Amino acid sequence: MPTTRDRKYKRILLKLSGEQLMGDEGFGIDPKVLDKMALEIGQLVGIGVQVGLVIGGGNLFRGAALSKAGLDRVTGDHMGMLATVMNALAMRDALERSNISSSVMSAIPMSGVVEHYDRRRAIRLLEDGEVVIFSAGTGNPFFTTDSAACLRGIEVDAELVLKATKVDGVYTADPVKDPTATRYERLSYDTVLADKLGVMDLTAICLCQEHDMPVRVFQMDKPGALLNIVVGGNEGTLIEAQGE
Ligand SMILES: Nc1ncnc2c1ncn2[C@@H]1O[C@H](COP(=O)(O)OP(=O)(O)O)[C@@H](O)[C@H]1O
Ligand SMILES: O=c1ccn([C@@H]2O[C@H](COP(=O)(O)OP(=O)(O)O)[C@@H](O)[C@H]2O)c(=O)[nH]1
Repeated sequence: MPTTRDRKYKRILLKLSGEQLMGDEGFGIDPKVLDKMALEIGQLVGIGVQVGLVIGGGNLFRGAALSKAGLDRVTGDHMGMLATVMNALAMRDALERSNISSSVMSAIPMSGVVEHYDRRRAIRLLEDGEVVIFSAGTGNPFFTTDSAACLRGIEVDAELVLKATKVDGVYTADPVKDPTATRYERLSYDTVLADKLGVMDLTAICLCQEHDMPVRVFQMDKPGALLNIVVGGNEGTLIEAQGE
């Protein structure tokens, strides 16, 4: 088992998609999945990694999908952001049940439910070893939680943004649709943008490029992958300035 001495990163920002929380269910939250994730996050905390967390809302609502069904887009995005707060509350509950201290902050003020996002306080909590869950995305419609993850990662001086997905990295094309697609080990922001590689939204990639924030895309379902990354393992794909 790795120890503090094996740790490569001191502070990371982990992005989980909402769909990951629903497990085999078609909608909502599967408590078994939450417990499994809490266990994996606890392993990072155990070796002294400071963990910021952004969770999506796609298991509940997505603004774009609601808009297709006839709802006003901005209203749909507000619903999507509120969905991320629900997921954050469920994750905090799972973390606390595993005796991992955690706090939820929201980009949208929600007095009495969660505290409002405050960068300096978030950094203090991270330094104290608490997992800080940043919810309600960026607080603005027309953005995604990928962008929120990169934004918060940059703001709190994380060394790496980790994007957990269903696939095990970035491919030359969507591997779900194109079985001949091949996986990159390392990749530049420029290539992701030029080839419009859809694993992460391009606004998020632009933000990371501008602030030199590396992103590692990896498969959350792979046992031990998360821990392996924070000790310097080569999981999935690393997106940075000097990629392929
Ligand atoms: N070039 C690509 N490389 C890897 N995955 C890609 C690529 N293009 C599209 N994808 C898709 O992007 C998805 C990203 O996963 P995720 O962010 O978890 O989904 P969501 O869009 O629901 O948040 C993957 O499920 C994958 O099918
Ligand atoms: O800054 C943000 C982040 C999210 N959302 C809304 O919240 C939904 C859920 O987030 P996302 O789709 O990123 O979740 P994921 O796909 O990661 O589960 C989005 O579809 C948007 O409607 C938003 O409006 N602004």
